[in-house]
Amino acid sequence: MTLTPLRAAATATGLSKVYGSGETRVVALEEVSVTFRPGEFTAIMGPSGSGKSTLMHCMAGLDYATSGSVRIGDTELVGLADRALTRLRRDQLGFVFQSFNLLPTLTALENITLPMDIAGRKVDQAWLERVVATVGLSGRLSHRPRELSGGQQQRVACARALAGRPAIVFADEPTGNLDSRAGAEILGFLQNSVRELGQTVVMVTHDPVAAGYADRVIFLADGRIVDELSLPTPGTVLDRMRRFDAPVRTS
Ligand SMILES: Nc1ncnc2c1ncn2[C@@H]1O[C@H](COP(=O)(O)OP(=O)(O)OP(=O)(O)O)[C@@H](O)[C@H]1O
Repeated sequence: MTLTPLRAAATATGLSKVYGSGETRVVALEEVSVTFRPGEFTAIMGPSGSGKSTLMHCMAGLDYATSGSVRIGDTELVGLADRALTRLRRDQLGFVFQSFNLLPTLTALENITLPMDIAGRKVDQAWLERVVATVGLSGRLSHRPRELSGGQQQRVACARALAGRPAIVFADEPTGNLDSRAGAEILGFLQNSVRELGQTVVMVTHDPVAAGYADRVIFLADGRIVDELSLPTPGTVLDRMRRFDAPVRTS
C-alpha cells in the first residue's frame, strides 16, 4: 500500500490581524501559524476576545489579514482580488453559522442546493443523497424553514455547507442556538461528515462537550495559539481550559 502525503486543506502562516489604530488599536491575531489537515475535525477554543472568530474569518476569506499568509489548498488568499475571493468561497468553502441563515421562502432542498444553483453548478445527485441521508432530512426536503425545528434547520444549513463538496467547512458556534439534544445531533452529523464522507471541518466553540466531538482542539489566548489537544474528550478539554483560567503565580 502506498501512503499519499497529506496535503493541507488550509494553512495560516505568521497570520496577524490588527483592528483600528492609535488608542483603538487591537491586535486580534499575532503571528498565528496553523494547518488544518484534510479529513480532520478541528475545534478552535479560547476565552472571549481571544481571536477565534477573527482566525476563522481570515482563514475563510471573510476578513483580510494584516500580514502573513492564508492558503486554502494551494491557493493563497492574501492579495487575491475580491471576485476571485468570492468565487473561492463559493466553490471551495462551506459555512455553518450560529443563526441558521436559511431563506424562509425556499424549501429545505432549495436552500441546500441554492449556492450551487447561484453558481450555475450541476448538483451531484449521488453526493446530495448521501449528504441528505447523513443529516437525516430525507422526509423533510419539501418543508420550509418555519415548518422545521431549530435542530432540523441547522441540519439543512449543514447539508447546504456540504452539498458542494467543499475543501473545508467552517462552523462558527453551530450549536449556540440549540438545546443539548439538537446540538448533539448536529455535532454527530459534523463528525460523520468527516469520518464517513471524508470532509474537513473547522469549528469555533466555547463548549467542551462540542469540542469533544473533534479530532483536535486548538486553544487561542490573546491572539496566539497557546495549546493543542489531540483526541479530546470533554474532560480533557475542561482540564486544559482550567489551566488557562488559573491565576498566574508570581513566586
Ligand atoms: N471589527 C472589529 N473592529 C475592532 N476590533 C475587533 C473587530 N472584530 C474583533 N475585534 C477585536 O479583536 C479581538 C478578537 O475578537 P474575536 O471576535 O476574534 O474574538 P473571539 O475569541 O471570537 O470572541 P468571542 O468568543 O467573544 O466571540 C477582540 O479584542 C475584539 O474586540
